[in-house]
Amino acid sequence: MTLPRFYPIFESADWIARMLPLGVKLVQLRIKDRPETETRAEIIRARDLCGAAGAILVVNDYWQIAIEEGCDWLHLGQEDLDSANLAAIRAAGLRIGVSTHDEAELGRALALAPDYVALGPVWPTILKQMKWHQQGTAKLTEWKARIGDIPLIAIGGLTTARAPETFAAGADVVSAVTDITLNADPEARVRDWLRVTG
Ligand SMILES: Cc1ncc(COP(=O)(O)OP(=O)(O)O)c(N)n1
Ligand SMILES: Cc1nc(C(=O)O)sc1CCOP(=O)(O)O
Ligand SMILES: [Mg+2]
Repeated sequence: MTLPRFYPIFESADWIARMLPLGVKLVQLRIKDRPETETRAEIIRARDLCGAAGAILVVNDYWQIAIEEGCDWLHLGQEDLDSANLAAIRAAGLRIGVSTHDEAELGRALALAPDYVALGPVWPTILKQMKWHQQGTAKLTEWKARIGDIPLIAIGGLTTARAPETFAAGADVVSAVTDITLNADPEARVRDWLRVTG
């Protein structure tokens, strides 16, 4: 499967509504620490916005809501996998992307036949505390050799300037959060991303 090469991540449907008109075709809704009713409403709105724009919406974490609301894609981290019902997710026809950070996690992910594999943090990230500081681009090359045709997502500390070397190392898709959301002009930054990944 070929995925769009640019994969921004946002915390609300409002952000997604702002960015879809610019041409974003693959986007993750990553909601943390909000009540379930609000989270569900955000997922429904993001699903409908992406459907109308012909974009892929990836729902982070909330696999039950994603099933119930007829979403198409999920992103699950290793801790999410501990509690997710993979059989129910697959029976609902959802595609899954899985986070990986080391060999053991990659092995666990591959056993699930994921629709993409994410490796991070390629560079240091300020979004969240992680036990991995910086994986480096050589690990992307190693991961790509291991996963073959499965799309490889690079995440963590990505900037537009780092995109070319990230692709050169083997990533199929580049994902970014704060490079966009903390930018003084997020729309201009997304246009830059679409240019460097187009
Ligand atoms: C594309 C992508 N890669 C990695 C993650 C991280 O997932 P996870 O480890 O479950 O952490 P949270 O994002 O849930 O805090 C991701 N969301 N997307
Ligand atoms: C959500 C997330 N997951 C990561 C992983 O390595 O699994 S790194 C990360 C944060 C990415 O944000 P930014 O682009 O601002 O660095
Ligand atoms: Mg998660």
